[in-house]
Amino acid sequence: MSDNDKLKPHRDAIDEIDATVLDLLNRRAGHARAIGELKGTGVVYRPEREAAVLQRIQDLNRGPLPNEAVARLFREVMSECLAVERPLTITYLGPAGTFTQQAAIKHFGHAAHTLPCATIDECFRLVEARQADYVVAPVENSTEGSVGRSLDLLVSSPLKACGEVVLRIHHHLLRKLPEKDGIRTVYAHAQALAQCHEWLNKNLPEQVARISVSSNAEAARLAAEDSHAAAIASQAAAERYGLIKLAANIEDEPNNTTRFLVLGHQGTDPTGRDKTSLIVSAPNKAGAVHGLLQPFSAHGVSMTKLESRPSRAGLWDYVFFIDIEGHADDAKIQAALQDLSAQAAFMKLIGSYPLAVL
Ligand SMILES: O=C(O)C(=O)C[C@]1(C(=O)O)C=C[C@@H](O)C=C1
Repeated sequence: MSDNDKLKPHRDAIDEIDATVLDLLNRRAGHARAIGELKGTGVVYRPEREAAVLQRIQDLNRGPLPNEAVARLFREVMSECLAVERPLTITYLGPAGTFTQQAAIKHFGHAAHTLPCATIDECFRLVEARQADYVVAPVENSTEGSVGRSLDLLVSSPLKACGEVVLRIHHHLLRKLPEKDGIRTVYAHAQALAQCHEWLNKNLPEQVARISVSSNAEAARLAAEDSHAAAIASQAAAERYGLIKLAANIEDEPNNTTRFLVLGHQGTDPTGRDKTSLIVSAPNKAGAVHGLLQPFSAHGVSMTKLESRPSRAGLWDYVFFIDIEGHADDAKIQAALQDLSAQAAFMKLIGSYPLAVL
């Protein structure tokens, strides 16, 4: 029997299965359309339901596809179903090809329309003015620390957090030509240069100039225009500007991740696997900071993040960005927040949202 003869029964089976999968996908989309009609002009995106769908799919999965793969596939299926209800517009700090765009697509799937903005302020403003549906904003990087502008905007913006995205950051050396010889300049965002410092020292000659630019996508754009240049940038930027990957994953710290918040106008219902973000500031008196933390331990609430930043209101005042496990509707969190509001000079709930599933 020839190889083709051996393949045929499997390919026939795949053809039959594909027809069934297609039919089922369209039936699913039909239900999404009906749900969209019931929602009317209300909010179509339901993060708590999406998290539950993705979690359930992974619990049901018996392989051979890995859980991560089935979750990614169903992420795209839901993205297309949501677009049948109403397509979403998501703002992010541009240009196209940045890690923030990658985070937006990871969270909302490819059917969402991602809209690049020149500043994080503009991303927030468009959503506040309801000219876009959600903003995806970077809040912290595992090696570089917090993103100050995003945190400052969280203090003043009326938007609520309804999701989080955790993105593994991989940097690649990209070029128009398929070899390292003849590179005179490497363009990259300052953070990427810092995160790949050791690799650059070991792998590129000393005389190659390292030039920092406004984003990794801009670095890729410049490298696409100059055959003596290379860029350190993401896979998405490589694809967008048609560059060849000369070296993959060149970051010095292999667990380099960035965390983003998804913000819009809606709150979310509890899923049982949630996180709550809030901002507080302490009154200017001895022991005040201890007083801010005490309600969480008293009510058995786990804190996953505590970050301080100088407040813009007063010279020596600090605001604290706190993440806790659980939803603001949970009884013990309600009790902790009630105690906290009695202690804090200022308190603002940024929102409760499902833990990132993907
Ligand atoms: O269950 C809903 O509310 C839907 O709109 C359906 C659906 C889905 O495709 O499963 C689509 C979008 C929502 O964000 C959540 C889930």
